[in-house]
Amino acid sequence: MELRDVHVRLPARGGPAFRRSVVHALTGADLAIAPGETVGVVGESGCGKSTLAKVLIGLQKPTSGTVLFEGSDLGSLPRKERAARLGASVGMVFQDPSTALNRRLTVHSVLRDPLDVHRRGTPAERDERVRELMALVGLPPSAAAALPGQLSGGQRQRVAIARALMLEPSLLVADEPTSALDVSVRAQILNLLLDLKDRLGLSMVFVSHDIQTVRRMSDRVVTMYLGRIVEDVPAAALADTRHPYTRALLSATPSLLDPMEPIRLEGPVPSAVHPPSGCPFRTRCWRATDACGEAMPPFTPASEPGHLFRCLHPITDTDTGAGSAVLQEKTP
Ligand SMILES: Nc1ncnc2c1ncn2[C@@H]1O[C@H](COP(=O)(O)OP(=O)(O)OP(=O)(O)O)[C@@H](O)[C@H]1O
Repeated sequence: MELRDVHVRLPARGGPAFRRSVVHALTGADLAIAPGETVGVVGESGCGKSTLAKVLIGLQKPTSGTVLFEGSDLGSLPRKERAARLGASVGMVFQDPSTALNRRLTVHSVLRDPLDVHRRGTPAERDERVRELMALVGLPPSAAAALPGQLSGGQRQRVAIARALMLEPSLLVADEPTSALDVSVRAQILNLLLDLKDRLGLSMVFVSHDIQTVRRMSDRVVTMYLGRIVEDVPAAALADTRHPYTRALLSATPSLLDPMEPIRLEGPVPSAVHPPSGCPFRTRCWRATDACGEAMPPFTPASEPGHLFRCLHPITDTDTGAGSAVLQEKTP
């Protein structure tokens, strides 16, 4: 899957003051997901993570830009064909399994539904596939007759994952798949996703606001800020982030891998209706200069292969060990 310069602009929600205003939900997104790769997407609430996920599964049509999937330009396909193509090849796991699953259908019916809709196999083969997928995600056969409301949150998310895999997709998009779950079952669901990805050779896009979870789950981490991708870094090189925003996110959830002083970002996230000129992060960035307001910097390669960032004043090697050095540079 590849996005090239994808923009999504939506009519703003809100009172009369927002009439005819436009939200810049996604601005110039460039992203390629290779077969078998997991790309993690991280950023604060409202930065466009879900919009990006919806573009990937075809739920959100880009305002402009190109979406390529397995070599074809999806924009050039008629709507029905596009939906059929993505519906079978891209699976989606949503944040809250309680609302994502039809409460009136048994687990067996929920799981068989995609096979019925896409007319896959004979009725007996469909039932067999349901049993197979339930076993794969660790659900007991007895759960087949249950309604989603009779299951625990973790079991419901297992059902949602099984449903997303029913049509053997090559790409799984998981949007905050554990944030509605109890802390005790989060690790089980994350481990299940990692296991399934390996066993089935899936590509995965894993969306979360928690950078440490994203780091654990992903081969690459993409940081978003106010509708823009600002950094794309191999997970193993995350400690060497060059973008101040990724650095601030990392410092907010310290880990033993890279202990650092917390960086407190000042001021609110600007409105996506009126994003700042140039780099959108400049209004909260302690390294920003007037030049940052002129234009969004292009992607710049860092020393690690595959590491790209968009910043005029990137974190340098001498900054990376100590967050306090970064803080001391803060200017009003
Ligand atoms: N249907 C919509 N109509 C208008 N604006 C929208 C709509 N959906 C999202 N937005 C706006 O688009 C921007 C990006 O939203 P999006 O949901 O993609 O962000 P997010 O990073 O996934 O946030 P969260 O983590 O809170 O879900 C936000 O400013 C949001 O308010």
